[in-house]
Amino acid sequence: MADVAVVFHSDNGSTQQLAQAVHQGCISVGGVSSELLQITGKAIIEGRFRNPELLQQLEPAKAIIFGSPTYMGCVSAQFKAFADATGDLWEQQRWANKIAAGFTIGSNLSGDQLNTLQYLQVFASQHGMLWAGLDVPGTNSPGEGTTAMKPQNRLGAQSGLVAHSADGVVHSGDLASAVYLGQRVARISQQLAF
Ligand SMILES: Cc1cc2nc3c(=O)[nH]c(=O)nc-3n(C[C@H](O)[C@H](O)[C@H](O)COP(=O)(O)O)c2cc1C
Repeated sequence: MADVAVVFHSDNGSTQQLAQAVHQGCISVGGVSSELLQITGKAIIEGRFRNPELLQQLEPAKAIIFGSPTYMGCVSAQFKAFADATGDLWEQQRWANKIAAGFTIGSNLSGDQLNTLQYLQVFASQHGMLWAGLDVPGTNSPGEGTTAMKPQNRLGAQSGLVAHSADGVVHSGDLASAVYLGQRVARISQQLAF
């Protein structure tokens, strides 16, 4: 049982690197626990996500941070199968008032990653969750958002973390922003979650 759950899908490891950085950010905040939960294709049988244990692990969390690679301009099929499996929880609004946030990565600089974040935001809203974006201006605001406390939001999205990697190596600025996102959600969950 953890305060924050970071639930993600990753095939080739770049989303996983971001998830680990988000997790590190969460546990760097005193008194906050975090766990990493990975969605795998093995849990999908005839198109349906069948891992009730993972869903149960999300139940006590005050905050859930969702991560998916951008596939064809949205979340991966594996992530969507997980999302579809939360229908019973949605019906009962079991996640209502939990804090939510999201991150994604794509191999193109502008590879429609924003649509992935927007999907995650809609998904969280369907569950009655409270969405936390990034309070970091993009790098087109020199000097702002680039303090020791707040790393650059390299690609400038503020509804969550958008990252980019052409070769599987995740940019240090994206990893720093992932740590910051985890810290932000951890702090918000300490103050707001009920
Ligand atoms: C089926 C498929 C669709 C993809 N679609 C997009 C896309 O729409 N935009 C983009 O920027 N990258 C796209 N990519 C690239 C992945 O998002 C990128 O390689 C990402 O880092 C993979 O994450 P992972 O290493 O966690 O598996 C796609 C990759 C695959 C396999």
